[in-house]
Amino acid sequence: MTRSSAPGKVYLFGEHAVVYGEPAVPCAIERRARVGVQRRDDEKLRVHAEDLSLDGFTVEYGGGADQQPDVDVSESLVSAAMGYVDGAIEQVRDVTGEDAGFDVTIESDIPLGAGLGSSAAVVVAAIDAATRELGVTLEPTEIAERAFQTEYEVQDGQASRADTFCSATGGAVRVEGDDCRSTEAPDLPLVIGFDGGAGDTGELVSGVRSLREEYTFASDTVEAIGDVVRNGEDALAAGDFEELGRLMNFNHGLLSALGVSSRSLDSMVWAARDAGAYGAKLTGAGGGGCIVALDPSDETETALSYTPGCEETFRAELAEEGVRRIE
Ligand SMILES: Nc1ncnc2c1ncn2[C@@H]1O[C@H](COP(=O)(O)OP(=O)(O)O)[C@@H](O)[C@H]1O
Ligand SMILES: C[C@@](O)(CCOP(=O)(O)O)CC(=O)O
Ligand SMILES: [Mg+2]
Repeated sequence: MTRSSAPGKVYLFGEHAVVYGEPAVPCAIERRARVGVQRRDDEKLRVHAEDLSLDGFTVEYGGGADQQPDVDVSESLVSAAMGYVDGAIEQVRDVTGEDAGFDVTIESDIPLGAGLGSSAAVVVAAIDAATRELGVTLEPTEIAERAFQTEYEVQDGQASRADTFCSATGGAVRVEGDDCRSTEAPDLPLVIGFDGGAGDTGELVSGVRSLREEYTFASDTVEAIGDVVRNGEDALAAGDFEELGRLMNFNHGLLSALGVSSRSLDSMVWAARDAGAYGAKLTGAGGGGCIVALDPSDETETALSYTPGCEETFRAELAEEGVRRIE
């Protein structure tokens, strides 16, 4: 059995707009997905995903449209579950040239579909573990590129390189189109609020795409997010938390205008601001899930713990390290 882990992330700035070539700055956090991979004697793929539903489930199937898995959970849950892992294994077969089968076990500290990049972390860790299981070691940047291809396919051609590059390399990163690089970040006092829900990344990205096609002011909004990000980069380099917070607030407003916030995300954002956070915004695709706030004091966490609609709040530490092997 070969095991790897990879971190989730928050977006300081730039989600959604990054899909259309604007820059974004995500930041890896110490919440990880761990994937264990064991080669099989046949070409089947068997996936055990503890966290996918309350009880977890195991599916075994041969792959291909005619061989649907025989399990007692809804088909949409299974296809959502299998899409990313299937795609990751396809990439591994492509790199190694071997039609290998695997037993895959996934455990994760990252809530699903909540904007903390669980999909990217699972795909990155799976590609690393499965290639190493076959004796091939890839550089983090190649894992990032392969993981991006997987997200791109599963999300119907609508994905940026931001999540997968950030998860593979760790730290804070800057992504603009296919230009992906690490960037310096001070120690950021990040507080997360989680509403216990999830958003559908593909649907939310499609919604923004339609708005952009319909209204010039919606495509202007996407460009305005790019301007916020460029200002945010200067604030990050200067370690100016007040300016970072102000820009995070602005970024949230623009995302809200694009229709990807929700009542609970807005409540958590306002609770954080009222508690004295420098700033707060939703992170990731939105629709439900998580917000990220900047607050070195305990006030935001305390306020969020009393906010209706907030199910969990925690401090997020920057993950310096991206994908890594588990001995
Ligand atoms: N622990 C896990 N086990 C299996 N699949 C997972 C796990 N965590 C995430 N995934 C996959 O990632 C998908 C969620 O990704 P996405 O909608 O992009 O949200 P996010 O990346 O913000 O968490 C899930 O539907 C599932 O396919
Ligand atoms: C909305 C988007 O910018 C980020 C999605 O992040 P997440 O999967 O919700 O963590 C999409 C993308 O960049 O591929
Ligand atoms: Mg995702």
